[in-house]
Amino acid sequence: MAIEIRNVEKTFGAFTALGGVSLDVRSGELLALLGPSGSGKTTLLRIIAGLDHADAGEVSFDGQDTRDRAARDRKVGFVFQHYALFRHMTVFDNVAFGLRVKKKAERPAEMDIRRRVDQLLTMVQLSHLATRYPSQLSGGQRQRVALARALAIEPKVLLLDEPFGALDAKVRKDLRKWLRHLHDDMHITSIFVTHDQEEALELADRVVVMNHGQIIQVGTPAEVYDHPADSFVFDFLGGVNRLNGVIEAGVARLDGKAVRVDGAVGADGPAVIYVRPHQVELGVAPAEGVPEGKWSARVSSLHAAGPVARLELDLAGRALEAQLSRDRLSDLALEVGSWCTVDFRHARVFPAKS
Ligand SMILES: Nc1ncnc2c1ncn2[C@@H]1O[C@H](COP(=O)(O)OP(=O)(O)OP(=O)(O)O)[C@@H](O)[C@H]1O
Repeated sequence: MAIEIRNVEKTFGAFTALGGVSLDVRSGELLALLGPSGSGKTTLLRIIAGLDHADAGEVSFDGQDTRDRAARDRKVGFVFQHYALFRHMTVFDNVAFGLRVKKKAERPAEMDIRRRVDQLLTMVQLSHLATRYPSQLSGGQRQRVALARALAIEPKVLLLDEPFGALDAKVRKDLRKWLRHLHDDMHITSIFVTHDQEEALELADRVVVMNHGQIIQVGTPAEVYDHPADSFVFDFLGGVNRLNGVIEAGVARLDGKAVRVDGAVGADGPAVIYVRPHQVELGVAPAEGVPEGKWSARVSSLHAAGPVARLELDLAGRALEAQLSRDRLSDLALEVGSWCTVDFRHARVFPAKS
């Protein structure tokens, strides 16, 4: 099921929660709505679900306007962070619920319901817990039950609002991988809301970055990470150094030296140079001076657990984070207090905010 969202607006009193949002969700894709708290992600999801109405604009499913279709007729499955399971029902009965409450004409026979629930519980790897109650499950298991329950009605669209928000980091990571596999098997058009950039980048086919009720950028994880549309997206996707520099005669400069930047440089004046830590290139400091076109920095801290080493450097009084492989670190023989040269493989520049 493809979803077309056209100029959707929503206000709450004087507050604009969505200011004219348009988006095409492709059939079978796993899409992340990513943005800070209050950016309008949940509001958009609720409008797609039919739980809320837009003040203006349209949402169509496969070209058909949904305005007159109630939530229950949209073939949408939901999983919400706080969408509690029915406490008095077993895991099995929770999953069966959506099928048992169907209108009589559409309701499958009890035997078919049982078969379907068994299949779903196998899929979410919870068959052995079918007779337990929600209070006897871990948080991760509960979310898997919630997902099985959402899938029971064979939705055409699956909507997930911070589905793993309340879980600890390890369980979150496991469930993420698991959801990705599940989606690859089932190919249900799925939209999930998150404010966790790592979750969006790792899990989604495409990421929609939102801020202040607007869509700022839509792209694959690599596109939004490597080519952020603006400084907000660059910042929000995390792991960025912001270095105060200047643009002079169309050239970005840091401490007087020219910085090669991707994309437009912009007008002359104060500017912020954005560099991801893995785009910082370190070199061995020469015995004297600093090589042409490079900067000099001193290692202030070093974390080298795992395959990647993270360094914090002091670049003329500014903190600069760098990331490099452990192998490269040992080639450079850097330690806390060492001097090194610094260059930037990729940098972007945006005007300094006044
Ligand atoms: N029913 C409502 N009445 C008034 N204001 C609302 C209502 N629902 C949402 N808002 C406001 O609209 C804005 C967008 O809310 P929304 O829940 O869509 O944000 P979000 O991006 O999902 O944030 P979060 O990550 O915190 O859930 C917020 O400022 C919120 O306070």
